[in-house]
Amino acid sequence: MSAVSDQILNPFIQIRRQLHQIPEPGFAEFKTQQFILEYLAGLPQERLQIRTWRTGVLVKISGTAPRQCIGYRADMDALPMEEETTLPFKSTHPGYMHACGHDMHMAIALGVLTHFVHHPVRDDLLFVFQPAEEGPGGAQPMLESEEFRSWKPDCMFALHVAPEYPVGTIAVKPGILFANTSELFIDLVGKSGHAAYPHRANDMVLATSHLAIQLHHIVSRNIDPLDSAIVTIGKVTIGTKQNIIAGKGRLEGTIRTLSMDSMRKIKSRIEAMVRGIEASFECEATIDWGANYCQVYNDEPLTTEFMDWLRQTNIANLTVCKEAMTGEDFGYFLQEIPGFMFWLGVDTPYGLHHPKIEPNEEAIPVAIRVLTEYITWKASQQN
Ligand SMILES: CC(=O)N[C@@H](CCC[C@H](N)C(=O)O)C(=O)O
Repeated sequence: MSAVSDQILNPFIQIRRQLHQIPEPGFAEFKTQQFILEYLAGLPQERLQIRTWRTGVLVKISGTAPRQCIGYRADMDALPMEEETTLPFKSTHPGYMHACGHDMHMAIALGVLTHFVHHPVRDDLLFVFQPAEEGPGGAQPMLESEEFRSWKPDCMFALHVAPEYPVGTIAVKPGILFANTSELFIDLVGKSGHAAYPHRANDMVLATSHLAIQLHHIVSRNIDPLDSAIVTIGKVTIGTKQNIIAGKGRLEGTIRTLSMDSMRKIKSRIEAMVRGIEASFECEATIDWGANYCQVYNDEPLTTEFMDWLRQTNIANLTVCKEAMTGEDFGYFLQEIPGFMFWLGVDTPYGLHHPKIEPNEEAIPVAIRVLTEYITWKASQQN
C-alpha cells in the first residue's frame, strides 16, 4: 500500500508543467524561486522553516523526535536553448528550456515535501532547491553558506531523470556514478585583414579549426583507454564576414574524466597544444577552465541499503547501471555528506539537452512514491 495518496500525486504533474514554462539560467532562477516560495506559503506552516540562499530555497520540516536530519536536493536551472517540442506548456522564455529535467526534479521534491508536511516522520528533513547546476555551479557555494551549514543534514539524496530507462525504473550503483568535469573556454587573438591579403593577417579560422581538431586527439592518444575520458567542443565562434580574415576565435567545451589523473593530464595537454597553436599561427591564446565539478561518488553502504530496500519493497524496477560521463555538482554535497544520487527512468527517445526532449510525466508519481516510502522507512530505522 502506497504511503502517498493519488490526491497528492497529480498536482505535481501540473506543477512540473508550470515550472517547465518558466526556465531560467543559473543564479537567475527568480521566477522559479518565487514559484516555490508561493507554493510553500500555501502549506501548513507548523513544522516548516524556510530560508533562501541566492536564488535557491532551503526548507526544513521538523521531525516528531529527531535523531538526525535527512536531506534531499533538487536542482533549479534550465539550459540556454530554444525548445522544439509541440507541448501546450512549452517554454515561455525565448532561448531557454528545461531540457535536463530540473522541472521534474523540483516537482518531485515539492511532492515529497508536501507528503511529509502532512505526515511528519521522526527525523528532521531538509529539502534543498539548488540553483545553477548546469553552470557555474551552485552546490559548492551553497554547501559553504551559513544558511546550509547551520542546517547541514546527516545524509543526502538526489535523483536525475534518465531518458533511456522505462518509467518505473530506478538505476543506480554504489561508488562513482558521474564523472569529474571541467568547462573549457579558449580565446585566440590574431590579426584580421582583407580576404585578398592573407599574408598581412593571422587567420583565426585556421588556428581555431586546427586547435579544435588537435584537442580531439588527446583522449585517443594520451589517455589510457581503460580510463574513460571525453573532450567535447560544443561551440565555436569565429569571424564576421566571408571576405574578412577573422582576427578572433573562441572554442567552448567540456572535459569529462573518471579519474583526476586523467583530468590533470588532459589539462596539461590542452595547455601544450594551445602554446603550439600560438607559435605556429602567430597568435595569442588564453584558457579559462570555467566551472569544475568533482565526480558524483555514491556512498557504498547507503546505496547498497537503498538497493536492498528497493528489491524488497518492489515498488520500482531496480537496474544496476554503469557510471556515466555526465557531470553533476551534487558530487560536492556527497564529498561532505554520505548519500547517493540515482537515475529515474522517464522513457523518451530524445536525450538530455535535446530541444525535443519530452520526459514521461508518469515518472513523477513513481519518484514521489519511492522517495516518500524510502524516507519514511529510513526515518523509522534504529540508528
Ligand atoms: C546531468 C547533466 O547533464 N549535467 C551537466 C552538468 C554541466 C557541467 C558543466 N557545466 C560542464 O559543462 O562541464 C552535464 O553537461 O553533464
